[in-house]
Amino acid sequence: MSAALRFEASSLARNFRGGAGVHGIDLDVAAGEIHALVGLNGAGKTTIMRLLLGMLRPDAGAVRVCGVEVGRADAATWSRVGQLVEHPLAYAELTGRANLEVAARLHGLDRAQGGAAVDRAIEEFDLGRYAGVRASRLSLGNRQRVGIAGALLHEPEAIVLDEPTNGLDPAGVIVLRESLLRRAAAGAGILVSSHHLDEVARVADRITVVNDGRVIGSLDPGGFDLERAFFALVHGDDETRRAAA
Ligand SMILES: Nc1ncnc2c1ncn2[C@@H]1O[C@H](COP(=O)(O)OP(=O)(O)OP(=O)(O)O)[C@@H](O)[C@H]1O
Repeated sequence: MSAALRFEASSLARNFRGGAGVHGIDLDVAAGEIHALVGLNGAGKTTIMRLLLGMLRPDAGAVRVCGVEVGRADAATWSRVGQLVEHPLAYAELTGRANLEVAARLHGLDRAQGGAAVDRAIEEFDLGRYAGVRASRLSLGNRQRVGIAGALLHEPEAIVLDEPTNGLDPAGVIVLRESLLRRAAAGAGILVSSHHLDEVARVADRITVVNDGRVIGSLDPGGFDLERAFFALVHGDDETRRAAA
């Protein structure tokens, strides 16, 4: 396996009761790229991300994180990973800054490194006005900014963000976009899911389409009318499965 792959999944499967799940997932995220996952609600994006991060055990297949088999990844490997899947990290009773300080410690930074990283994160995500506000009093979007800032403040090389634009205002979307582009340019490998095809097209090097628990194709980020191309893939896949049933 190439050392330049931040995540590598092969033949991944996870079945849930009731028939849902993901199957036959081959996916990688290279150093320096932004790889987007798109799909309808329930397609399997979050499940794939949780499998890549070792938050769910696969029924079949293998995952490597920064070249290390996910089940063997130790604290040093996880300190190279930044992720926000589902709820933003935010202890309701702590201020925005205190939440970021907790995140820094959890990522293995010492007090001095952590303090500097928290200052940078507050500036990068324009959280200065909210740093002293308790998370419980923050708006949804500012809580999301704190969550993203906490996930990224240790400058991880391998990043997974599940619908990070959720709740963000247009300024927040731009801050996030610039942050991701800067990190990819510095060598991070980033997997990001989104429902916003226009935004995805602005940042992604590769766009993978997931439908009904499988990877069904890819979209060209520079292509014309991504929405039409997306629905053509999804509807085509639905038809094929219906015909085979
Ligand atoms: N722990 C679980 N137990 C049972 N079913 C689950 C579990 N987690 C996910 N599923 C099911 O697996 C399928 C894929 O869900 P997943 O959350 O991965 O989709 P998604 O693409 O992230 O959707 P969305 O865009 O709505 O966030 C869905 O049918 C979901 O209901």
